[in-house]
Amino acid sequence: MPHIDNITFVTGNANKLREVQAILSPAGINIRSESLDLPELQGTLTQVSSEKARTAANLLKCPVLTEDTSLCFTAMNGLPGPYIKWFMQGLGHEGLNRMLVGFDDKSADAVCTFAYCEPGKEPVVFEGRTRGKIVPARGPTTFGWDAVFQPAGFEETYAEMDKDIKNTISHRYLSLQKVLDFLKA
Ligand SMILES: O=P(O)(O)OP(=O)(O)OP(=O)(O)OC[C@H]1O[C@@H](n2cnc3c(O)ncnc32)[C@H](O)[C@@H]1O
Ligand SMILES: [Mg+2]
Repeated sequence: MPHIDNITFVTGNANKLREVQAILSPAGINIRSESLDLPELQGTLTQVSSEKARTAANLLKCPVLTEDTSLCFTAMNGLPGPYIKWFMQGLGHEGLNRMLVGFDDKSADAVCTFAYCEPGKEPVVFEGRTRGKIVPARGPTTFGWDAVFQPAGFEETYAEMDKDIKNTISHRYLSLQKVLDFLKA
């Protein structure tokens, strides 16, 4: 099992990379990274994530971490799920709210699925989930759907809260803790 310093985190999303670095740096971990927007299969959260890691490992020929982020509306049985990127791009913050107009239940899960893969081996998947609800956009609109997701137990959206807070309660933080436990074992 390689040390996390020798694993490459592959993502085309600079905001994700910044958060991963911010979450790991208090632990003294400095992860390598590679900016690549990899092709993504359709399927379950696990399938999308593990196939992205397999592709990255075969391409870079080294141990990799990738992650896939989903936003799962309870009223829609988990959709848009892993397809949130395209819903966000097509509909924007207001459209995401409008999708739920016909439903009383505005709750949603933010899900981060990390996958670790060594070339030629099977990917291992780790899931982190933060419960919350979809609200009209509040706060900076710099990162994806942050402005419309209000985590349970908080009055602020992800976009409004201090990065230090988001990075200790987020789907990404929770998933990354599982990755660290696996790499330590
Ligand atoms: O190269 P990859 O890692 O795939 O980066 P991506 O931007 O394509 O990311 P995904 O395929 O996982 O799609 C997730 C979408 O959700 C957005 N997103 C991811 N994490 C987020 C977070 O913590 N808060 C808000 N939006 C987020 C992101 O901008 C995408 O639009
Ligand atoms: Mg992607």
